[in-house]
Amino acid sequence: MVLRIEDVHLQYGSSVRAVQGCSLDVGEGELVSLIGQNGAGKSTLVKAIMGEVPVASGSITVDGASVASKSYSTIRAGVSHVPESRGIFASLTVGENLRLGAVTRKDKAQVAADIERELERFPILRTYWNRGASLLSGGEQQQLAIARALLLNPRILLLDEPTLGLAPIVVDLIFDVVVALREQGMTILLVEQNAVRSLEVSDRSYVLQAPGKVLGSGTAAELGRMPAVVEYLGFSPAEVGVTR
Ligand SMILES: Nc1ncnc2c1ncn2[C@@H]1O[C@H](COP(=O)(O)OP(=O)(O)OP(=O)(O)O)[C@@H](O)[C@H]1O
Repeated sequence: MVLRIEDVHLQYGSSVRAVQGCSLDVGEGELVSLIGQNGAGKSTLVKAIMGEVPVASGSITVDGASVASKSYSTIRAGVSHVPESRGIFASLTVGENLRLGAVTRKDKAQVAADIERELERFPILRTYWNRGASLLSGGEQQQLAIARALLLNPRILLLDEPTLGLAPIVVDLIFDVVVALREQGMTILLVEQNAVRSLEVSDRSYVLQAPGKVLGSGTAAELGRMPAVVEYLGFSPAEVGVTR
């Protein structure tokens, strides 16, 4: 397993126990989604992977090495995170944001080719290369954020609600990119509220229920046959191809 989360407990201060005993794995080249309602604990778990929330108990490892509570060790382990807030530099241009995405890389000679690869993937970023990032639409900013994360050639890509609030056509584009990345062998953890779409594209999914407990996990077909999961997520099993 590339990413392994074992019996993790996370809390804010002494009273808010946001995640109580969550375990999940992401294997090499797998696209795994983490889905659940508002407040289930998804973002808290992502923050813990990124070392932004301390792990009260349990373990988080990347390639067997603990990354918990130290954001530099997560980044060094090759986790590239696209936060829900996108984290781009609004006052810089698209081109400056992309160059900055690769600033920590040592193989400088390869960076221009990789930026070109991202401009092929997201043509709108070439069109708006010199435009200030703050002037981009939400969907364009999300494309910039993903392109920037990919410039680190990550071991694992962590996407936190990448389609939230975006127009349907952009949602389609983002899902197409995620599927294409997975086909190219990228290991991906996708946090999403769009349950049916996530189930459709993922190899496996984990359904998280407050306070950060796994209600069920498996393929779309397996989850579609779990009544508690279907009721919690509020979808029809037929939507994920389960007919009986
Ligand atoms: N900074 C914080 N301080 C205290 N409690 C918090 C904080 N952030 C989140 N929580 C609480 O932790 C619980 C889990 O929240 P979290 O944001 O992880 O859920 P989520 O599944 O990501 O939801 P959403 O889809 O709305 O982002 C919630 O009860 C929330 O109120």
